[in-house]
This record gives sequence, C-alpha cells and structure tokens, in this order.
Amino acid sequence: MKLQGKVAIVTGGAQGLGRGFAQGLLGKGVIKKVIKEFGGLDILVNNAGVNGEEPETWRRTIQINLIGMIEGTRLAETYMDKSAGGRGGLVVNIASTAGLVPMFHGPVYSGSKYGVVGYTTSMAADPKTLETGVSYATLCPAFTATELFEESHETLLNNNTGLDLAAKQITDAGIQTVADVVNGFLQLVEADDNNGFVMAVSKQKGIQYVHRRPRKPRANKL
Ligand SMILES: NC(=O)C1=CN([C@@H]2O[C@H](COP(=O)(O)OP(=O)(O)OC[C@H]3O[C@@H](n4cnc5c(N)ncnc54)[C@H](O)[C@@H]3O)[C@@H](O)[C@H]2O)C=CC1
Ligand SMILES: CCCCCC(=O)/C=C/[C@H]1[C@H](O)CC(=O)[C@@H]1C/C=C\CCCC(=O)O
Repeated sequence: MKLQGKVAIVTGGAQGLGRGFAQGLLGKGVIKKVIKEFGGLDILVNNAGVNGEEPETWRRTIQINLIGMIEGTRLAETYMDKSAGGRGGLVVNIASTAGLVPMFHGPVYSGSKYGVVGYTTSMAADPKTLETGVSYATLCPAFTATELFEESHETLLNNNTGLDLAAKQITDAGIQTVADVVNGFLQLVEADDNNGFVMAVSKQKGIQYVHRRPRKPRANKL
C-alpha cells in the first residue's frame, strides 16, 4: 500500500511501539488522523496491549489484547468495507513472538497473542476479503525495549523459577529497539499484497515472514 494521503489510526500510540508506528507512518506522507474529520479510514493498527497474569489482572490482559483487538478490527471494517461504501483498507494487528512460541512466564499474555495470530490469519483467509477490499496482517515483535518490556522483565526477575531458561530465551532473541520494529512494520504495510502476512521481527534474526498468504484465499486442506 502506498502511504501518501492515507488515513490511519494507531491504538495505544502515546508511547513505545505505538508511538513509533505512528511516527513511521507520518514520515511516509501526509497521513491523516481522524475518521470524522477525514471521511474514511485506510489503516488501523491495533497496537494497545498489556501484560498481567495475576488473579486480578489476567482478565484485563485478555480483554485488551484479544477482545479489544477484535472489537477494533470489527469497527474498522464498518468504515473500510467496499461493499458497504468504504474504500477498502488494511488492519495490522500487533501480536508478539509470544503468539508464535510459548512464553512460560506469561501463559495468559502468550495465549492472548496466539489468539491475535489465529484471529487475524483467519480473517485474511475469508474469501469475503475479495469483496470487502480489507486486508489483514499480523506483526510479531520479539523483546523490544519499551516500558512494557521493562515491567515484564522486572516481574520475571522477582520470580524465582525458570530464570535460566528465561535468560536464554531473551539472549537467543536479543532485545531490539522500537526503530527495529518500525522498520519491519513499514515494510509490512507498504508491501503490495499483504493480506494474511505474518511478520516476526527480532534483534537476532531480523525481519522474517512466518507466513505469506496469496491475495486469493484458499480452503484449508485439513
Ligand atoms: N515491548 C515488547 O517487548 C513487545 C511488545 N509487543 C506488543 O506491542 C504492543 C505495544 O507494546 P509496547 O509499546 O511495548 O507497550 P507500552 O506499555 O510501552 O505501550 C502500550 C501503550 O498502549 C496503551 N494502552 C494499553 N491499554 C490500552 C487500552 N485499553 N486502550 C488504549 N490504549 C491502551 C498504553 O497506555 C501505552 O501507551 C502491545 O500490543 C504489546 O503486547 C509485542 C512484542 C514485544
Ligand atoms: C522468557 C520469559 C520472559 C518474560 C519477561 C519478559 O521480558 C516479557 C516480555 C514480553 C513483553 O511484556 C511484551 C512481549 O511481547 C514480550 C515477550 C516477547 C517475546 C517472547 C518470546 C520470545 C521468543 O522466544 O521469540
């Protein structure tokens, strides 16, 4: 997708990755911000996310990371759907590599992110995308230096079990900067036919396409 003149919303854009994604988009043209003011929506980035595993926080993790992402996607579709007067568009859902591989210190977080990957790739596989003109892509960053990572890391260090294994997981993936992830994000958004793409970005392995699905959805051969 060419970015100049497009209208974009980035949820959770006040800090961390969300702020990086919004700034990255702004650097690519005269990106406009608000549907009411600009009469349409071309890109939604469902970025807002939290990590809480405690009895009083785990439901909020599912609520924001998974349910909020589904609600945001559904709302965006009502503006983007070509068969309902929209002009098509792109939904980018921010998962995590914890949505591709297990994170034993964060089963609820990891479960919510596996949900994001499953939901987004399933939406992309729906033949209806050919009528609606809406594309769905998933971005899976690994450890990235933000407040969320700092908080999670502190919680991990206060936990006495599995520290060696966690340290190895962090060393294997490395800790990347927001700019590293924004670089992958812009490549994903600007790709010509990105429906169904799942991109992982990590310090050690860089940008990897975990999954590329052709524009024309195909039935699964199960
Ligand atoms: N930092 C990391 O290592 C990784 C982060 N991610 C994902 O990237 C996304 C962004 O994370 P970070 O920038 O690291 O976190 P962050 O904590 O630095 O920023 C998250 C932003 O989302 C906002 N937010 C949280 N709940 C919200 C809600 N209900 N409504 C609106 N805004 C809300 C926060 O106020 C904050 O501005 C999240 O979905 C996270 O799960 C994925 C992989 C790795
Ligand atoms: C291995 C356990 C580490 C737990 C502590 C931690 O640093 C968690 C960080 C998460 C942060 O809250 C948001 C994320 O998505 C981070 C986890 C990201 C990737 C985990 C899987 C890494 C991999 O092996 O690719």
